[in-house]
Amino acid sequence: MSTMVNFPKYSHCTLLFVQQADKLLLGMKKRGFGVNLWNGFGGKVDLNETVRQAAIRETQEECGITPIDPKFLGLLKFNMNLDQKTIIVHVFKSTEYTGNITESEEMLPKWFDIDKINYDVMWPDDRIWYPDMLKTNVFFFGEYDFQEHSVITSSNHKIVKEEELLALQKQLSKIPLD
Ligand SMILES: Nc1nc2c([nH]c(=O)n2[C@H]2C[C@H](O)[C@@H](COP(=O)(O)OP(=O)(O)OP(=O)(O)O)O2)c(=O)[nH]1
Repeated sequence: MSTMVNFPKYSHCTLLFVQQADKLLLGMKKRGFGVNLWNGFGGKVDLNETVRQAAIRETQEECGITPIDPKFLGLLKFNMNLDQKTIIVHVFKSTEYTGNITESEEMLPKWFDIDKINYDVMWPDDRIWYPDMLKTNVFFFGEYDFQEHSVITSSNHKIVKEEELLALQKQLSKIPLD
C-alpha cells in the first residue's frame, strides 16, 4: 500500500531532454523554482495547449531550439509538503532539434557528457530516474514525497510499459498529451 501523501492541488508541468550520442543538453535554472539546479527544459502547461505542445514551447522559450518529434517517456509525481501541492511532470526526450542553442533569462544551456552528469547540483530525485531516462525505449513512472525542496522522505520508481504510461497519463492529468 502506498504511504504517499497526495495533495488536492495539482499542477501540470513538462520536462524535455535533448540527447545526442553520449551527450545530454541541460540548462541551469537562473531564477524561480529550482534556481541554480541543472535540469531539462520545461514548465507549466498553459490553458488550451496539449502537454506535448507545452514541452516544445517551453524548450523554445528556455534555450532557443525546437525539439523534433519529442518522445513521451515518463511521468513524475511530486508531493510537495512545503507547498501543499502535487506536481505532475511529463518527461520527453528528443534526439534532433532545429535552431541554435541560446541562453535565455531563465536558463543557461550546456552539453554534458552523460557519464559526467553531476547529480549533486540537481533535484535529489534525478539520480533515481535519469539512468532510465537516458536509455532508449524505456518508460517509467516515479512518485516522490518531498519534505522540503531538497529532502525526499519516500520514493517509488518503476519501469512501465508504454501503454501503462499512457494510461497513467490519462489518469493523473486531465490535459491531453496530444
Ligand atoms: N528534474 C526535476 N525537475 C523538476 C522537479 N520538480 C519540478 O517541478 N521540476 C521541473 C518541472 C518543470 O520543468 C520545472 C518547474 O517549472 P517552472 O516553475 O519553472 O514553470 P514555468 O517555466 O512555467 O515557470 P514560471 O513561468 O511560472 O516562472 O521544474 C524535480 O524534482 N526534478
